[in-house]
Amino acid sequence: MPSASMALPATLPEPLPRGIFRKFVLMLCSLLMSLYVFYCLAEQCQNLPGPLIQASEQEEGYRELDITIWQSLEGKKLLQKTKEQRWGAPWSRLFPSIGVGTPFRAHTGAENTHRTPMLESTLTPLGEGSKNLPQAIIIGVKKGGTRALLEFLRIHPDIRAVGAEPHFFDRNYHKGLDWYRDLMPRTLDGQITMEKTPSYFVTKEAPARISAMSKDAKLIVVVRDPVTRVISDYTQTLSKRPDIPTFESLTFKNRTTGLIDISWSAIQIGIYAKHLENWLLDFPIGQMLFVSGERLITDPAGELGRVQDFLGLKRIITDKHFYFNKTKGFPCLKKAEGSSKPHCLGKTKGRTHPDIHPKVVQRLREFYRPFNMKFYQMTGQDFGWDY
Ligand SMILES: Nc1ncnc2c1ncn2[C@@H]1O[C@H](COP(=O)(O)OS(=O)(=O)O)[C@@H](OP(=O)(O)O)[C@H]1O
Repeated sequence: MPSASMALPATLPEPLPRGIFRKFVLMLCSLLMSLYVFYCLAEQCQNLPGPLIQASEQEEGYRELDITIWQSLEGKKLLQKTKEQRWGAPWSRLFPSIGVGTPFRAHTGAENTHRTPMLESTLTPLGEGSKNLPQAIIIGVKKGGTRALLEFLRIHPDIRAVGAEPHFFDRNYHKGLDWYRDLMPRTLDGQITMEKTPSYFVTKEAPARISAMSKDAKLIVVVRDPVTRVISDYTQTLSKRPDIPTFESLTFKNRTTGLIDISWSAIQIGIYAKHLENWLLDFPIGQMLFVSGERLITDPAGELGRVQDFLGLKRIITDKHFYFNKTKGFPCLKKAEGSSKPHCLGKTKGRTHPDIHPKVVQRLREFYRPFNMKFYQMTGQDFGWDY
């Protein structure tokens, strides 16, 4: 009769030989790695650098130069290859639930991310939808709150927007409409293509150029108290070039008489009525919407409601999308588009302004008052900057 110890090997599995065990662990690791890669793609490679990093002036993580470089230097070929690698057919096959028209993009606008904004226009799986010239443009004003407006609008499923500022109607017009169209994200029927370039508002040629592209283009201007705006503008320049003259010395032509130096472009930008006159030569006022930069901070949902109405869209963006971030001191998105995480704008938005002597501020208020009055009259809106 066989003993109990002899019966054991027949019933218990033998331990795996070491070699096989190692192979198994290796296979498991590579499987986990592949899963991680796909997970990373799904999370839009938030921490990975974009394929092209060029030192340039940066606005909220978007680099204008990136566009220029992508479009030149075989950029198109490179971009196409990257598109295919990152977002091509395998992606849509593996994740069919990311449906056509589901907004999905790589960049949420956080300044301290380093992804290349151009990829933004490529995230709809290739071949789905088409690239169109924008039907609506945020044309200004610099430091008005244009980035906040665009980032908030992007959570609307019927809006697709290019993240970087194309500067087509000012600096890049010579590149032609095909170049411009190619920058745009793909859209499906019913979706609106948008872009923002705040310098258009003060570009003499911009109204006629935009009108030549489309007489029906809808134009959005985010305006902010011109006094705060000029200080914000100065703060931005100071952050890049700490050796610039003081705010006071740039503001005044003659400090004793209080004569304002209107040759300083930062002062000129705030003369909204003058710039608006130029736009009204090519567009009816009804085709323009003036968003209050101040209310965009105190009541983002209210301003976004007006913008959605103006664009003929369902009011999908409401106050449930925002929360006030006490640390940032600004409203932020509860969920950025294509992400489940809260999202505030980066640190170039909402900078601390230097202290400006109250008398200088007062003098600037006096200077802008008549222009503001004219602007209120032209737009039929009192923005409350004059008190
Ligand atoms: N939600 C939210 N978060 C952060 N910042 C906000 C927000 N809403 C409006 N703002 C204001 O936007 C100002 C920057 O305006 P722009 O985006 O138009 O600037 S730029 O012209 O594109 O450089 C920026 O100006 P500064 O405060 O001077 O930095 C902000 O006051």
